[in-house]
Amino acid sequence: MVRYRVRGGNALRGTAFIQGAKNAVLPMIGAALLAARGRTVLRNVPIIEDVRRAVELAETIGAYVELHESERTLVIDASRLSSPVLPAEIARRFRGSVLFTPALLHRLGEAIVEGVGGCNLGSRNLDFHYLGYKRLGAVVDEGETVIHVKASGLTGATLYLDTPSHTGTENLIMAAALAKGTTVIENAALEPEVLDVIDMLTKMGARISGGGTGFITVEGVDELHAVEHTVMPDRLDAGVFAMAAAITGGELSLVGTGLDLGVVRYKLEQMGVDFARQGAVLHVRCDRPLRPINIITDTYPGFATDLQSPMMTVAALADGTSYIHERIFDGRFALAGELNKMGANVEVDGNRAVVHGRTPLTGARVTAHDLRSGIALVLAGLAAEGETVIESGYLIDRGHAHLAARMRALGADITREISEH
Ligand SMILES: CC(=O)N[C@H]1[C@@H](OP(=O)(O)OP(=O)(O)OC[C@H]2O[C@@H](n3ccc(=O)[nH]c3=O)[C@H](O)[C@@H]2O)O[C@H](CO)[C@@H](O)[C@@H]1O
Ligand SMILES: C=C(OP(=O)(O)O)C(=O)O
Repeated sequence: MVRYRVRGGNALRGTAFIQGAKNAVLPMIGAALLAARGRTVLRNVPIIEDVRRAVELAETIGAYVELHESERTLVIDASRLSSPVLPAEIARRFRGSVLFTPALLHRLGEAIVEGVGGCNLGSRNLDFHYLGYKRLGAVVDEGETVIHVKASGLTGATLYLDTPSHTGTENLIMAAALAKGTTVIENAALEPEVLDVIDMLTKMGARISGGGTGFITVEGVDELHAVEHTVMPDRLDAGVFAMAAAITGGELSLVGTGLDLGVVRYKLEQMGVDFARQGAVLHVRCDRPLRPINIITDTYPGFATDLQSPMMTVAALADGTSYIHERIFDGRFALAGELNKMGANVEVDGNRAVVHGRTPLTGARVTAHDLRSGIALVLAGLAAEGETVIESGYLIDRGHAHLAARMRALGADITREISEH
């Protein structure tokens, strides 16, 4: 059992080192498994639990993997994949397990998916993935718990996603990369992480065009080769550190090459937070009361649903009433009840929340229901009076590397504890 203990009141100051992106490295591990020869090297790998699970899963199917934690480097040799089974005990612990299917299909002709995990956010269908595989020529047998996908070779086709699914787009690009002929994916995801994965696949020899336009064309090739690639910075981790500066009246320099916070920056600026770009460093500070805000989550370039929870904490600390409309996931408001235990006043009605700020927050024992509600509670703890204990801290570790150490280096009073219960 992992828990975080936070004593609030300290302003965060200094240089925050932003990790590599969770939502880019996981598909990249899946992409590395497409290379039948050689060793892939991934740099700037975030040392998070999801990466550890991905390493375990890759080893289970026969890949040779070295995770060099202090160098934040992964070395993957997928030349001898031996098992098509993604076993439930690992695959159910993270969402990224779904990204191993294309490699298994191409390399072993089948993938047996015993489960897919990830944050518990309401319905999280995979129908676009499986419909896409079918259109490319695979046979998909969807059992009660196990999904069996088989293909003796995929053929390009025109695919359409009802909504621009992030992992759906990545999976279908990977499936199309080694298919015969041309695939067009319409209504494809635009997220920067998807573009980073396309960059890596292109280096590997894939022929992909249209990334970032919503219409992706993939010309299948016969093989992909192992490459070295540096994972882009994690804009969600960066957003959290910017918010930590905002709510504690602090001042941080965010270091992470090419970091672009997009709409999150503009929303925080509307709330009164100052940003200044100094070359590759993004400077953030806040020395005035926060103003309330309206947020509507959307796919990129809209406001990322993954930062909606941390933003709810920021809104609880703003002077006035903020409105949040969650449009991506139907179960992402479990945070409200936990924040209310700390003294917040958040009302939820379906997929809308009204946050009545500013209410002073007081330390309490609270529970992370998913990764982002967990980090939102850490933020609340930083701004609360007294001590906040956040249970189910493993969920935070799924997506943030060395969180307590990185925040302590900036002046926060935060510890990570492990206990039997
Ligand atoms: C590992 C990873 O990259 N996770 C991210 C990815 O999750 P993930 O890729 O799972 O999210 P999707 O973009 O696929 O899902 C978005 C919405 O589409 C729906 N949908 C999706 C696929 C499908 O086949 N059918 C369907 O109905 C989902 O139920 C959800 O309502 O994007 C989410 C939305 O930006 C982020 O919160 C996650 O952090
Ligand atoms: C929803 C998230 O992740 P996953 O898709 O890995 O569950 C998240 O990172 O907030």
